[in-house]
Amino acid sequence: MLVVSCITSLSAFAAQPNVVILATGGTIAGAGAEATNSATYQAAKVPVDKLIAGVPELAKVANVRGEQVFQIASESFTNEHLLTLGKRVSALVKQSDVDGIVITHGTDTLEETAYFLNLVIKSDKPIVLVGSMRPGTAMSADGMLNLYNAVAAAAATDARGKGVLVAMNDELNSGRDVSKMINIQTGAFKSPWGPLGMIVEGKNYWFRLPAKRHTVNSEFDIDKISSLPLVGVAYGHGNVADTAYKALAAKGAKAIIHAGTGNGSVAAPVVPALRELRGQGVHIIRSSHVNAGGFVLRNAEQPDDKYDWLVAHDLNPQKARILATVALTATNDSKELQRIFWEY
Ligand SMILES: NC(=O)CC[C@H](N)C(=O)O
Repeated sequence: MLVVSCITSLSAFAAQPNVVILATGGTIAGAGAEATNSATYQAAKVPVDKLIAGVPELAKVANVRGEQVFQIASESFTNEHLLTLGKRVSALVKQSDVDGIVITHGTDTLEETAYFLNLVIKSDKPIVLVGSMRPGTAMSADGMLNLYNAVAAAAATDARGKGVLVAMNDELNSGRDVSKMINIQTGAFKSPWGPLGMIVEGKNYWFRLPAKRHTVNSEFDIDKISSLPLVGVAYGHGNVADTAYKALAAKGAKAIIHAGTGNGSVAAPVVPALRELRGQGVHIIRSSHVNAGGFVLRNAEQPDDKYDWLVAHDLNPQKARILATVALTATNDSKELQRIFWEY
């Protein structure tokens, strides 16, 4: 009887999908002093094996193993971190014994990493990013369920081919669209165009598909990228000066994302400096920092054709930085760059 049940559970183990959890830090690996510390705690403390051991239910949806890629707060992610993580994901998705990838990540720049991977990983296997808004030591910690949902989503064949996903607060959002909208509350991640689906009790429910190019249909490939250029972001506001734009260019920025007011509008005193920088070869990319998601069109507010500037369309400034960084590895031509901003 014992032998039979062992064989049954072994074959059940073998039949399950294989999911690798790449841990990078963040609040999902955070720890605070008291259960009441939902906002005051240290991120990036708990190692991946302990995270996995904390959710025994993961074993019911997948054969899970973990790798500690970094142990950092995500605001400290650099282009080098993106390259290292991207290359590891790319190597893993090529393995026949890997069915899906989960990446645990701090929430501050999770949307940037998700979009980066969405652009450069050539695979239709599910890649799901997950974080939490409260550390595991807090009351009503959200990390356990988020991690369970992320693993279940990554284990499911129906999650294939939908681009890189973000599993937070029972929603499955596109890594392209999703953004952290508030720095407390568990429902912090929203897409301006809505989630792709929901995950409830370990099952995915899909409602829509991404229209923009991603992963297998992307022209970018992490395996062919060895370094990423510097792209900076400068913030538009009342009483603004051109100081930040000039400083970024002086540091060697190949493009500057204008995190503009409204429709990516540019204050009159800043326009001459941006025209001058474009003359020196720096790309000027107008985006919007409006809260619910911008929508910047060419030649609205500013004559982009005349100045040879670009628009980021609906990408927020931090996502525009990611796309510009990746696109500049392939071209420096402004028409090509604008095409890329429409297509991705
Ligand atoms: N909720 C979080 O994950 C934020 C913690 C930290 N600032 C980070 O992004 O890693």
